[in-house]
Amino acid sequence: MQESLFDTPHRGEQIQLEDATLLYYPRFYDEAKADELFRVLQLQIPWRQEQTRIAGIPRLQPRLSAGFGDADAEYTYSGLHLLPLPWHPHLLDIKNDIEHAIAGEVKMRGPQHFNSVLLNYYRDERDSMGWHSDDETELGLQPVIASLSLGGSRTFALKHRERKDLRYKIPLAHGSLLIMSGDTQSHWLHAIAKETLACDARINLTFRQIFPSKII
Ligand SMILES: O=C(O)CCC(=O)C(=O)O
Ligand SMILES: [Fe+2]
Repeated sequence: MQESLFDTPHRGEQIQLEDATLLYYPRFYDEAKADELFRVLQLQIPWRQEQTRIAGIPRLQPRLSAGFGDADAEYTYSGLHLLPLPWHPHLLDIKNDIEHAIAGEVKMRGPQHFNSVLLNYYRDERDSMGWHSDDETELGLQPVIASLSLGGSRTFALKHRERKDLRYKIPLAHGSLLIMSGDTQSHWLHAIAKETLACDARINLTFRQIFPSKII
């Protein structure tokens, strides 16, 4: 019998949370593959520390980042307008692996693929990402966001927008994949908090599908 071409260990488990649809693959990539991807991305991505404004005051983001994607997949977040860099071959490989794994498991609107990826590099425990949801209009309603984690484990915190008693934490492991879909973004915020204990560097990739806004 012919073996599947796609034989990496891809099994997702549902995380049961009210008003959210979360699928977690603890070992989307095995350790050797995840190590290799971490090394390549750490060296080859043109990491930048972007500046944003918080209450009008310019501030450097507490992490490094980079955005890649199809030429028309422009993205605005935290007041930054990001022009995507053309796809890096490793990023295309990861994107294909994820699309293949989630086909049939997660319903995407329109074409069943991602056209953009945002990379974040958390250098150590002092780097972080504040509370937000990925609900920009160009992501459409009920966006599917695929988040791959490489390197040191960090805690992904979730809190419900209205129900203050609902909070959840997921330690995102090296090589893991978290898929957020359905109403997750409209009902929940998420964050990566600073840690007090030392943390190894971590790279996170969030694949998204952007619907370019029409220019009139
Ligand atoms: O680093 C993470 O796990 C979260 C990244 C994230 O929330 C984002 O890029 O929007
Ligand atoms: Fe996010």
